[in-house]
Amino acid sequence: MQNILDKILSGELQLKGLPADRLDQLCAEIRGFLIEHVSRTGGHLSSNLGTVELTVALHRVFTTPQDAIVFDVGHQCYTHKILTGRAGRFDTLRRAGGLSGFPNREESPHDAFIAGHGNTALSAAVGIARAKKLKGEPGTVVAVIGDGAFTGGMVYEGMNNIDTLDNLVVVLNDNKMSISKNVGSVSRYLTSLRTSPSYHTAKHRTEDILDKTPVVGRYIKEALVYSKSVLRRSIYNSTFFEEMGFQYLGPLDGHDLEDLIAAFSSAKEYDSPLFLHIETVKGKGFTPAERNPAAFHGVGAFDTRNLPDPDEPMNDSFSEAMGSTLADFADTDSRVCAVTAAMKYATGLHHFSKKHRDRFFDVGMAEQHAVTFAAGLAVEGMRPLVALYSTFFQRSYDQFIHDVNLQKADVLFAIDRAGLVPGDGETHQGIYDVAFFSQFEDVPLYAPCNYAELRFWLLRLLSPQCSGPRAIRYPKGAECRELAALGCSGEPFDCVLHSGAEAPVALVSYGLLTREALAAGRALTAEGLPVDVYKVTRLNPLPEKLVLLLCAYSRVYTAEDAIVSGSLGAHLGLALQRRDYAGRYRSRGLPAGHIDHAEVPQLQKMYGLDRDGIIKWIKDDGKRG
Ligand SMILES: Cc1ncc(C[n+]2csc(CCOP(=O)(O)OP(=O)(O)O)c2C)c(N)n1
Ligand SMILES: CC(=O)[C@@H](O)[C@H](O)COP(=O)(O)O
Ligand SMILES: [Mg+2]
Repeated sequence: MQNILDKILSGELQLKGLPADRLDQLCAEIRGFLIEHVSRTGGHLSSNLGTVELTVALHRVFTTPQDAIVFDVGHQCYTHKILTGRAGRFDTLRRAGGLSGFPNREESPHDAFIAGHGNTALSAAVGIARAKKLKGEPGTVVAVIGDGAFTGGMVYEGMNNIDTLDNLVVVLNDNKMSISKNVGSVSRYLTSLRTSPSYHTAKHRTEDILDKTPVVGRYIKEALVYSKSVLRRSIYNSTFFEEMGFQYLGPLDGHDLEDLIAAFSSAKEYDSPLFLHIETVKGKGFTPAERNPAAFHGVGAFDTRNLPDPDEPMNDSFSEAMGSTLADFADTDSRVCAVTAAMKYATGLHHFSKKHRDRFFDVGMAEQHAVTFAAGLAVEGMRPLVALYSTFFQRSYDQFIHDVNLQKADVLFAIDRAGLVPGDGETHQGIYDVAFFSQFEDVPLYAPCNYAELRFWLLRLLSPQCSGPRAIRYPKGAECRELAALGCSGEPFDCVLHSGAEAPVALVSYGLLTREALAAGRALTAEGLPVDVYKVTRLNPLPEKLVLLLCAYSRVYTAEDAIVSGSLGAHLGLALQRRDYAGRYRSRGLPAGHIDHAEVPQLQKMYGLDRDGIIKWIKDDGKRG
């Protein structure tokens, strides 16, 4: 039969009623769909290719939304979206107004829980399962969690709370990969479960015995293998998960639909939480992604017939500039260490890992641990840099406050993907870090707008003259020509556009938005409203000299791609007030909370932070007198 997927999507065929021997074909068609669409739109490819059979089996057995599937991180939910009525919107994936790349309750009732950040699925699933019990509602709750996410502490906090929830199933999708190779003791433990000779010998010996016993048919054999019988417990080693209160099944081949469906079907029969350990291949079915799953983890649009060379050096980016500068500096100071939470390549720390292997630490997907671990290094005299995406730094705010800042531990934070980010959307916007760090007047926070500034301030912050908690934030991607041309003055702020007049208006910005501010300032000045544009590089503490200068303007505006509350604008407003500034002061930033997925220039436009938006804002405000 051809085009089973089309028939399922049109309603002509039902997944639950499809003959079992058609399921492999369906999975092949879904893979084709994923490759075709993600190569056009960009998105998370490898993880989705690896979870096709898993998701088909889940939807074959369970019925959402009565049953709930909670995806951890959620970057692997594309097949779920296809099977729950959203295939037709895949051309809009991660685009403005289009399909989100993650589960989202506002997008579909079939999405049980929001995701984007890792390690949350088990806690969420325990909550949902508990609520179902309290309300007397039917339905199984399935948490789908990758082995990478299993390196994060929240998974264990959730596990500590499963009690005897018989409506809870945890699927551990073990592909030995986080974004790059998975790391640490948990990862090694999972490998030991898969490869332990005693485990396999015991398993195969049992199955051999059962196979050779004529009276024992497939179903009785399954019952024995899958049940919590004394026989099984005595033959199989007890796993950590069993000790935690789960019934443990596995490891199963996560691409074998028959096994998956049998296991999920049996899940309904258990009177305690079930843990299903499956092995999958990240990138399954697309040879380049199977060979190099990390390169296809999150991709931009690509040409399937003319793939980029995965061994080519990565694009130039702020992350690369940070990583290579740090790696070189560490040649001169043996106390410098680098810490990443499962983002070695994306943060540019791979340079450091190659040069200084013993001082490089990938702690897994565990930002909270990363920060406190770094504080531990620091109190012993090491000088760690922790590179985190702004959005994931949120995870470790208390660790920053309690473990780093209270004892002034010598930890430098490299805050990557700061500001607006493209594609990933509301879960990944890097908009809170300015407010977070600027609560502490003595914590320097720098926001370079180009590589020259990044290198200069990074080296300054690494130098022995600087110590204690300190941070540098920079956006995703490469510097732009206009801002590169500004070079680096080495000053905490610069006036980058002198209107030449007795300027009535000052416009203040930083980082990437300096480009929009400059363009707006030039246009307004050309139209006869002279504007001086200031670029701030040290956001915290606010340069006092800047405040004094701004007091001379009749109107002061700040524009930034961070939340308004606690932002540079908020602090500047207070500082001006303290100086009895009598002019007009306005600040513009981003709302806390939902910010859609779109390209960065589109988002800037949506929030009035692009050139035209800033021009209109200043003009309209002027009209108000
Ligand atoms: C708290 C947090 N830290 C880091 C990330 C970035 N991240 C996204 S996916 C991923 C790896 C996930 O590995 P795994 O759970 O095994 O899923 P796989 O991609 O292998 O299917 C990481 C580190 C994140 N989303 N959330
Ligand atoms: C799902 C997730 O959290 C990451 O895969 C993230 O999407 C990566 O973002 P970058 O592509 O900016 O590295
Ligand atoms: Mg994995």
